[in-house]
Amino acid sequence: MQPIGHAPAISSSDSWLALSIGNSRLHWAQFTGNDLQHTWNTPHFSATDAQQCLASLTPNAPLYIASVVPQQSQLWQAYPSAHVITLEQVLLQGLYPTLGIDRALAVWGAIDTVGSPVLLIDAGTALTLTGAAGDRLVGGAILPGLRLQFQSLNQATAALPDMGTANLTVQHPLPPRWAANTADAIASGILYTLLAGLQAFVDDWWQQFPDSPVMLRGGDSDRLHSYLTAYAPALARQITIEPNLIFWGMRKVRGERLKDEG
Ligand SMILES: Nc1ncnc2c1ncn2[C@@H]1O[C@H](COP(=O)(O)OP(=O)(O)OP(=O)(O)O)[C@@H](O)[C@H]1O
Ligand SMILES: CC(C)(CO)[C@@H](O)C(=O)NCCC(=O)O
Ligand SMILES: [K+]
Repeated sequence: MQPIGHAPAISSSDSWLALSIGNSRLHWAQFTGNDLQHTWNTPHFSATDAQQCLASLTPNAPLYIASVVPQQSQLWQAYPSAHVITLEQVLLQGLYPTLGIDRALAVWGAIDTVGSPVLLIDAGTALTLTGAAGDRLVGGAILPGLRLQFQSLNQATAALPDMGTANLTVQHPLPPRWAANTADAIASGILYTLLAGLQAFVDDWWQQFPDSPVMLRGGDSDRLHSYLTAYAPALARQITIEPNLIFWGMRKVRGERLKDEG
């Protein structure tokens, strides 16, 4: 296995790594100062693989970690220059103690990118909505992500097949709503319900914050955006995909930390 994906050798003294630990996989970025050089994903690591990977890093290149998977963060904390980001480092008001650090960082990163108010849709393992206005979290919602919705039907029933999401192609993005076979019926139920729900959330957000930008990130963002384009083209045009929002949030955390250190 590739120890740390394809991370280039850390050379500049201003280089640092960002690691966002999600429920499905690890998301990495290499920065020089404030400039993002390179991003890549890897699977979750075993303790042995993590040790090997850490040994390959330059000892004093900072590694900023944002994790929603406690067991995985423990593995990486062994690195001498690891810095595990906590909610206290996200300078937004109204964060509740169990809020996912990924949501907090991504919405902070979104504010940094397009200003506030902003609504963030994260289409990952879980699908989350997170809204902020001014420097305050407004709130949000959590539901099973796209792949998880298909998987859960398969796992909890005898007759429903594992559809995955791979066979739902971008060319034929939406099944007939009134489906006449099992595969289409599952896809119809999940997709039309999800899309109607997202539309309702965004409409409600716009009632409160007219013209607020809406941003989309996460492993399913391209697929979800293509479904939205077929389902509600005017809405889809208002939504911007930005894969790096968590990294922008981590960059802000680092910036504040350097300021504090003078
Ligand atoms: N190579 C891949 N591995 C896993 N999931 C993938 C991959 N490519 C696309 N996906 C899709 O991405 C979704 C998971 O998103 P993502 O990788 O952002 O999740 P994550 O690692 O749990 O991060 P987050 O914590 O942000 O949800 C799944 O629903 C899946 O359909
Ligand atoms: C919802 C997930 C799993 C999305 O990655 C993560 O943000 C998390 O574990 N959140 C904790 C619960 C909350 O955000 O309210
Ligand atoms: K859990």
